[in-house]
Amino acid sequence: MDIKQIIGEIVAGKQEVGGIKQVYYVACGGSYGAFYPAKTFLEKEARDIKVGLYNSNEFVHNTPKAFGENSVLVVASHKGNTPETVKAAEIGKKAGVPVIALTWITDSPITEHADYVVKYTFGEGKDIAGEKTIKALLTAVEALNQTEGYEHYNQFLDGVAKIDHIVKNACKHVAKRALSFAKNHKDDNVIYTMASGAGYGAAYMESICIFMEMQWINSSSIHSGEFFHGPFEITDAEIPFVIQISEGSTRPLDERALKFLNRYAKRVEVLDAKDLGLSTIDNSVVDYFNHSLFNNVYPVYNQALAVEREHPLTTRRYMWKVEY
Ligand SMILES: N[C@@H]1[C@@H](O)[C@H](O)[C@@H](COP(=O)(O)O)O[C@@H]1O
Repeated sequence: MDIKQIIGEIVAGKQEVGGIKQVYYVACGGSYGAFYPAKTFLEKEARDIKVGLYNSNEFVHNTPKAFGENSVLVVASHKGNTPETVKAAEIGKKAGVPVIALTWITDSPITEHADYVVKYTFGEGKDIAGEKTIKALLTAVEALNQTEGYEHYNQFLDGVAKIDHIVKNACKHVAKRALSFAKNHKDDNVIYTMASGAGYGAAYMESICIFMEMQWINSSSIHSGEFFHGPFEITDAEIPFVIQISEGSTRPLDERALKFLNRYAKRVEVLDAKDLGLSTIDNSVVDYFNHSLFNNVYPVYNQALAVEREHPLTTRRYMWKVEY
């Protein structure tokens, strides 16, 4: 069953109780970040459907009161065995809420508590349009289109058709820059990321999953709008930033932050969605594709950084090794 059909079945099943009123996205780490575009999509485009994005353990211990007969739960776990995400799915299943599980391993523990299991593309040469982020976005787009209606549905599907080509070109485009970034940052013990809008999740993932988890470099993902309300005080010629300049409605926030950095900082890596070719996607939907672009351009940098630092991206000291 594809996502359109899954949502169709859920919508039909809820007809007598008043339809879908809330969609909850629940996951951890990289899987949590991948839900960011779906969350921002429903927040902005839906009039009646409410959306929640939760870390799994927060959802388990702080389950929203509205979670019930009008809800849909979408969980994601790459390996399908993160205990708190499995628990969240179990809570959904027990409550009779339809559970959609996005996972790479389709016979993993999480699938025992899922009504629908969706596999996504992953790894070298993957189709970007089939990734977890786009699958999650499609659950949001279909939920909206099949209830309230979504006027830019066709433009959105056109964006999905274009994203793979855009991302693959962008990765080639940054290859050289990524090598010099790696050389210039190999001894840094802090690198900040900055972003806004639907693409913010990519900056969050780069900070927590790559710089902190996989490279043991201090980091924080700063929201471009929040930059001026605290974080900008740490700006100087030495502190490195990677800033995403998004395409779409929150671009002015990123440009404002970049203008400041250009004046007071010296070590700024600019990833501009316009330069990277995202503008061929229609303006009405382009916001929601920033994440797929940035999140897939970062790995070019990450591979180069790992080589230069002689710190493989697979190295961990605690994750999956000790009890936590
Ligand atoms: N960096 C990893 C992520 O890549 C992973 O997504 C997450 C949860 O794992 P899973 O998606 O398997 O539940 O753990 C860490 O944060």
